[in-house]
Amino acid sequence: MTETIVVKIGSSSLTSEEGGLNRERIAFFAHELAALHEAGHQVLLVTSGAVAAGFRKIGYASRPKIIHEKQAAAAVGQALLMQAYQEAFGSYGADGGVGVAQILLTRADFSNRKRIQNAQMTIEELLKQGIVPIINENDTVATEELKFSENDTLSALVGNLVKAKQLVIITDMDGLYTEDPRKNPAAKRIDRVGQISDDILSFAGGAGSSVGTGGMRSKIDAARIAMRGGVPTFIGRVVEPGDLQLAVSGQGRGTYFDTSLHNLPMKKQWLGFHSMPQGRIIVDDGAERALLEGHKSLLPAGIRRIEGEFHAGDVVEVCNLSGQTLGRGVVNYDAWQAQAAAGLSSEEVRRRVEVVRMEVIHRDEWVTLKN
Ligand SMILES: Nc1ncnc2c1ncn2[C@@H]1O[C@H](COP(=O)(O)OP(=O)(O)O)[C@@H](O)[C@H]1O
Ligand SMILES: N[C@@H](CCC(=O)OP(=O)(O)O)C(=O)O
Repeated sequence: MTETIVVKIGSSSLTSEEGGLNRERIAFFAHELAALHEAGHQVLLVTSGAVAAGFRKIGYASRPKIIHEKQAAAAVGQALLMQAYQEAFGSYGADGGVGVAQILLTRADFSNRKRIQNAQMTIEELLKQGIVPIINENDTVATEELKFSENDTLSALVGNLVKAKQLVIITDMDGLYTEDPRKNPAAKRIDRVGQISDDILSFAGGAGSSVGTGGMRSKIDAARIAMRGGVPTFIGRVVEPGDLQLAVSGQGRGTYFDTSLHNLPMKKQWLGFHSMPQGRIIVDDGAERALLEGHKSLLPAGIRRIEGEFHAGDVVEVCNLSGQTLGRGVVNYDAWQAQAAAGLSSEEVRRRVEVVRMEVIHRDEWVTLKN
């Protein structure tokens, strides 16, 4: 099976602090991506750099902060960015290089089923035709409240959308350190992360340069989104020819974020990532422990509340009392039955509610999503 790799390159890797594109770096990255493509991977690029590429051209002295100035700079810079990629991908190898396509998305597109399905189908077709889709945020139409602002989150959502084998977030630092190495040179690099704990979050700080925006924190947040979608993530540096291949093969200069969800059987992958939950079941602390630590089935006694109109056989999301998603499962009860049985002991359920099985969700029909 062809494996799909999503690569995200941040502004700090493509542009200089004074603004403007670093064409040498763009050519380098394009050739790294083209080599990956030639090695048989389907490759998608999520690239930043439009604002950084455009602001000097438009006459601003430094990266603008006001939204419509940023949008204007992006409108100028995006064309320059694509032109640079087109040339660079086109010059790869002997026979006309690798074709590229521009896709601009907004956060709102991801919450509209029709629009995101369209994007997905377009991307699939492009990949089938051997084209590398180059994706950025559609800065002109993204409203302030709904802007990604950095592209890390966008790349994670794209990774989940195409069910990528891996998300590679390229930045100017070779991974996550225990503290920003620019502030503390004695900070230590973390090679592998299995779970994004509060400690991991506390290590990550803001942007390191005047062109970068999200810093390490937004990359860790993105890794978390990707991991929840079953997509393992690499955050690190790609500076020498062959580095991208090394990153994909597990020997890159950076931090790997593993997700055991990736190795789930197909049925559970569908359950966890591609199913459409029809409702929510809110459970108490005891049920949370039983599901997550005891790997047990969900019984009526642990249910606090039901939301939505689901039927036996539907997929539902299960949340704890603070609203965090614990996982998803196929429910054996209709919503009204689950409501009637909520909080009751199994004995009481048998007497009062007509149900086929005692487990509201059987552990074989469950996938944990909380990490
Ligand atoms: N714990 C950390 N480990 C590594 N880098 C960190 C950490 N905390 C903050 N950073 C900063 O995050 C920066 C990368 O993010 P950013 O500047 O937004 O780059 P990009 O443009 O690639 O998205 C690094 O240059 C570094 O200074
Ligand atoms: N869409 C914007 C992305 C902004 C940005 O700088 O993102 P990043 O480098 O990922 O922190 C652009 O192309 O300039």
